[in-house]
Amino acid sequence: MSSTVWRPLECFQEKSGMKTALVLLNQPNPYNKPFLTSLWKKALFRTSVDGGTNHLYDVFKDDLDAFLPDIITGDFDSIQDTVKKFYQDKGVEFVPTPDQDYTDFTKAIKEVGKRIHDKQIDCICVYGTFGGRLDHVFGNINTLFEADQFTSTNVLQFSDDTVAFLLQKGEHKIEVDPSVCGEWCGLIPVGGPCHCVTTQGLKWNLDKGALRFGELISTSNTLESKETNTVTVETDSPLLWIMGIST
Ligand SMILES: Cc1ncc(C[n+]2csc(CCOP(=O)(O)OP(=O)(O)O)c2C)c(N)n1
Ligand SMILES: O=c1ccn([C@@H]2O[C@H](COP(=O)(O)O)[C@@H](O)[C@H]2O)c(=O)[nH]1
Repeated sequence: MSSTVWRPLECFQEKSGMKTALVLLNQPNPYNKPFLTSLWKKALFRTSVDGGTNHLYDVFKDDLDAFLPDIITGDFDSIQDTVKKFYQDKGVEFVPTPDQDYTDFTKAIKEVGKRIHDKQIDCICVYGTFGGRLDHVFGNINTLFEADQFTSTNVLQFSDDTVAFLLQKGEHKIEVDPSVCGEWCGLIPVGGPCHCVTTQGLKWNLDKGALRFGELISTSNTLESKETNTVTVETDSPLLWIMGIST
């Protein structure tokens, strides 16, 4: 049985030993500068995706040269001309991903996967919204399902107040800090029913229980106590872990 340890909070903690890559998505709202700065500083490889580049340009407009991505991917229907020209003039590599059967996010993961496999990256952190257009939200979750076709590196998706990642069949240990992630969490069987789920460390645990839409999905759950620092989940099918964070 596969066993995976997740340390989501280390992705933005400067002193942790975690090695990350960063992918920046487009979103309706401006980027949160302090949150993005901590994700950026930790990352060893940085990608901005199409209109995400506009936000990158806007948020760091006072110090653009210090925040140049390694690559910019996308079908380039959202990046503004001035932004495109700025990064082209700086010599940033543009990687066109025109296929209209995959989202720009999925295609970005494919390009990142090709470029990080020799860098011993522990996880790919994605910064982008869970709000805004609902088709984008589902598309972003679908990318978490597609990602293992393109990379063996775990993918964690962050917005300013949420982290989400896909637990594949097997055992998972999720390291948490109740001062940062005590408010809420959930286990969502997005891809189909999970027939046998066992959890520890939650206020509402499951013991070989089933999760499926139309019956039970785990929302408005929370950590068992202020002392909880690990949640364990064993699942027979892919299951989306979602958790509120306050940084
Ligand atoms: C069945 C089906 N539905 C919809 C599409 C259209 N489609 C899927 S992914 C994609 C590209 C989306 O680009 P992206 O930059 O991720 O999103 P945007 O902001 O342009 O909507 C498109 C057009 C398709 N190819 N097949
Ligand atoms: O409102 C949004 C818009 C976009 N996304 C994600 O960003 C990429 C790139 O989007 P572009 O609009 O082409 O710049 C897209 O694939 C989505 O993953 C989003 O989440 N919300």
